[in-house]
Amino acid sequence: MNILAPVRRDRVLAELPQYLRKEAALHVHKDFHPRVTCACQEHRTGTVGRFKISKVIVVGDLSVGKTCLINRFCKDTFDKNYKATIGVDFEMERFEVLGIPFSLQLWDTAGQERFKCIASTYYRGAQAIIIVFNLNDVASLEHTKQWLADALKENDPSSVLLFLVGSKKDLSTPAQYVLMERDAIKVAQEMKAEYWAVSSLTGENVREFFFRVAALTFEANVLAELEKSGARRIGDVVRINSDDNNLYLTASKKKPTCCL
Ligand SMILES: Nc1nc2c(ncn2[C@@H]2O[C@H](COP(=O)(O)OP(=O)(O)OP(=O)(O)O)[C@@H](O)[C@H]2O)c(=O)[nH]1
Repeated sequence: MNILAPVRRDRVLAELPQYLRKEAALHVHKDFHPRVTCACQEHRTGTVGRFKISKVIVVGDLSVGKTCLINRFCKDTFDKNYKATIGVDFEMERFEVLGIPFSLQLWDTAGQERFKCIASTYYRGAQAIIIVFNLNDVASLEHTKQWLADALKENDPSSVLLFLVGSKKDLSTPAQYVLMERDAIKVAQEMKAEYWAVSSLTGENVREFFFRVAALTFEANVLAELEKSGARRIGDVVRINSDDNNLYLTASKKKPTCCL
């Protein structure tokens, strides 16, 4: 029995959302990985779409706008009054990606030093880390390296997706923004993170950013699931004994399978 409400129509992704800046993107492919598209068409996404909820943690200095960013996307609200996050909070967001239901659990963590030790106990098991800094505060950009290091202590650096997000874009003049973006792109490249700039006040790039997070997390999950199930592609060589015989996978006439 399906007890969940249908996914909202404005949370449906039929295409891969694009990066903001090519030089600081996690990848620059125009479409989802062909194996992912194919697996979705054939409903072979394993636990993705059934039980899996992907955890995303949002970290960064106090008052950079982490709570506002999540609230703008999840509730379409903005509060100009600052209320510190104590420990952690989370929101669930449901998507449909290439016809497959997919959920993100967005963990909002406290930036204040005195709550940091509570918040850091929730870092474990993240599939994506969003490190937020204020585009109008260079120190908050410098601190992102430490936030990342702390978050990575609890996670596998080889599999987690990283996003570096500059907030409060509405408060920057175009000239200030250009300078800050140049520095932020350098930091993003060093971290191997994807760079975004947003405003939770105006909503600029907020939806685009979270759609990109959902899409890339989904893609990574499906690829990991295919890997786990030993999926092979047409053309892969399957060794059937140690001497000389190789068996090549080919598309069957009955079923146009593009990955097995
Ligand atoms: N102008 C402007 N103000 C923003 C924006 N985002 C957040 N703010 C303001 O910045 C302040 C801090 O925002 P929060 O979202 O609470 O910051 P936080 O990072 O969650 O703070 P902690 O919970 O202490 O870690 C609030 O007064 C917000 O109204 C934005 O995009 N533009």
